[in-house]
Amino acid sequence: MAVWPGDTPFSYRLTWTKEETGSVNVGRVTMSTHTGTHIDAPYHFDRDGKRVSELDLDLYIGPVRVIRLHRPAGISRRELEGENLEGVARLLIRTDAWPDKSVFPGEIPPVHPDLAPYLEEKGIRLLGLDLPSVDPLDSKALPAHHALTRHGVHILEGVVLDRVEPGEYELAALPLPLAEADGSPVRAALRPLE
Ligand SMILES: N[C@@H](CC(=O)c1ccccc1NC=O)C(=O)O
Ligand SMILES: [Zn+2]
Ligand SMILES: [Zn+2]
Repeated sequence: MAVWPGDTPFSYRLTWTKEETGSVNVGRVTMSTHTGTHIDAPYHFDRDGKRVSELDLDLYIGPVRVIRLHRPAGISRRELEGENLEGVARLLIRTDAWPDKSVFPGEIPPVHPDLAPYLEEKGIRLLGLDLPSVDPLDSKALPAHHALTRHGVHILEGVVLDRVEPGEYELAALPLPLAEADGSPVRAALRPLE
C-alpha cells in the first residue's frame, strides 16, 4: 500500500515470538492514520475539530449508494446532477483514477467545494472516494475537506472500488476508537442490498 510521500510506512513486526514467550506471537503495527482505506476526523485539518473517537458510528455503517464517474477531471455538483440522490445518506464515488494502489498517484481529480452544500441538501453525511484525498495533492488550504466538514459531510478515502458496480449496498467501514486521533484506517466492506 502506497503512503502519502514522506509519511510513516506501514510495518508489522513481531515484538515477541512464540518461541520467546513459550506461548504466543505478539505483533506490533506502525502506520500513518491515513493508510489505505481510512477516515479523516475533522481534527486532521482543524485544531478544534472532532477526534476519531468523537465521531458518530452510524455514519460508517448502513445503506450506501455507489456511483461511477469514469476518470473525471474533477468532482463537482455538475458531475452529480444526473444522479437521483434522494434518500441517500452515504455516497461512494468510483473514479478509477488511482488504478495502482501500490504507487502513490501523481495527480487526482479533486472534489470541488461546491459539492459540499449540494450533498448536504441531499442529506448525504458520508462521502467516500477511491482516492487518497478529496483535495489536490499539493493543496495546503484543503478547501474540499473544510467545505465538506462545514456541511456535515464526513470523509472516507482510499476505498477500493475496482470491481464494484454502481448500485445500492450495505457499507461497514468502522474506525478504531482512537481517543485522540486525526484519522483511522478502516476495514471497508460492501454487501449488495437484498
Ligand atoms: N489530506 C490528506 C492527507 C494529507 O494531506 C497528508 C497525509 C499524510 C502526510 C501529510 C499530508 N499532508 C500534507 O502535508 C488526507 O486526508 O488523507
Ligand atoms: Zn486522510
Ligand atoms: Zn483527507
